[in-house]
Amino acid sequence: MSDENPQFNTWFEGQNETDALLRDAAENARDQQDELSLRPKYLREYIGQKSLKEELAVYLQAAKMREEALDHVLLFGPPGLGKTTLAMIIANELGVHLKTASGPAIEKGGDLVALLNGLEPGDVLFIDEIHRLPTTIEEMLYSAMEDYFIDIMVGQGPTARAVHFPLPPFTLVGATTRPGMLSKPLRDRFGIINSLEYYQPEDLQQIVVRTADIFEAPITKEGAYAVASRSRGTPRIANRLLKRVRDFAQVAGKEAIDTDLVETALDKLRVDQKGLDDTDHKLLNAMMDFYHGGPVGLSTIAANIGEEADTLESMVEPYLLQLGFIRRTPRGRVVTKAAYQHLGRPMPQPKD
Ligand SMILES: Nc1ncnc2c1ncn2[C@@H]1O[C@H](COP(=O)(O)OP(=O)(O)OP(=O)(O)O)[C@@H](O)[C@H]1O
Ligand SMILES: [Mg+2]
Repeated sequence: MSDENPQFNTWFEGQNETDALLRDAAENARDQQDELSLRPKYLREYIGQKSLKEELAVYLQAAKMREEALDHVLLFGPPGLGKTTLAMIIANELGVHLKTASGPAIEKGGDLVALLNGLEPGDVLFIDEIHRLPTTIEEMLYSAMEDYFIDIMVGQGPTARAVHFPLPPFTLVGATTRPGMLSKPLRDRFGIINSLEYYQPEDLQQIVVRTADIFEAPITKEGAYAVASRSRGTPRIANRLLKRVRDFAQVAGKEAIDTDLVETALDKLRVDQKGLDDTDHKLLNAMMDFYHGGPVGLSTIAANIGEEADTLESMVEPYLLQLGFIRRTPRGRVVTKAAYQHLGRPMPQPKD
């Protein structure tokens, strides 16, 4: 439909011409607003992650029955799978306050004291990106987590003295996309450690239907599945793609979002059948074109395609690994046969 619709095409080209920076800023602000309204508030509204949810429900109920603080919780997994959402749900389910902070933002002992000060018994402190906490802060957290106190040094030189801060029992919820970067002593102080997995398309389909409902944007079941199957197993991406598809539907004057529209829109946005975008394609093609499919180090590929190695490792590579499109070997990353097939490229002949 879209290609014959001049109004649609003009709109699409106009989109490309708009100042990208301004658009990004506006979009980020809107995305943040939307995230607030889209986040499920209670465990029963949280879709998928069945075993994690069942486990958590038991711990939450037990903590409530004993009227004790829930044990400290560590959540890890790729971006956008619902770690922050779960932290909020934990506080809601317990009926306690939630304080949130981000690892790199807690720079000094005083920042930590300010955060912990004012916690009431049973409250939840959420620290996002906990692998990026400065070491000194991490060490102060040990006693806070284990024995509910912190000692900090006040003053300097001969007048310096340790001040002892007792804390109420509280729950630390830590989230990280890089569990390997967490020190062992910190990891050991979490009683509940859980990973979030990529979502099955059926679960993402439910999430898309729920989001469409909140946006009052009619969508067919199949249409929701089509969005889900190109969303890299990730709710945040599913919600984002749905928003873009909704724009296409509006401009094309469609009543309901159906599979046809989803496919046309996502093709235009260059999100392929498996949910791979330009960055994934650039990465795979560079590995094939310049390194014979690997093995090649991640930082070499990153430099080659002008991306940060860190971004590739935490945001791009996990899904390609999950799809089985690349493999990690001691000598670097290797592209698999499945990736060649997906891109419709012939496998190279083995080097002699
Ligand atoms: N199980 C779920 N059911 C419904 N919506 C979900 C679910 N999980 C996540 N979402 C939606 O996906 C979005 C991203 O989730 P969230 O911010 O919790 O991810 P995250 O794991 O904290 O990501 P990051 O690592 O980038 O901080 C949220 O807006 C939320 O509405
Ligand atoms: Mg988060």
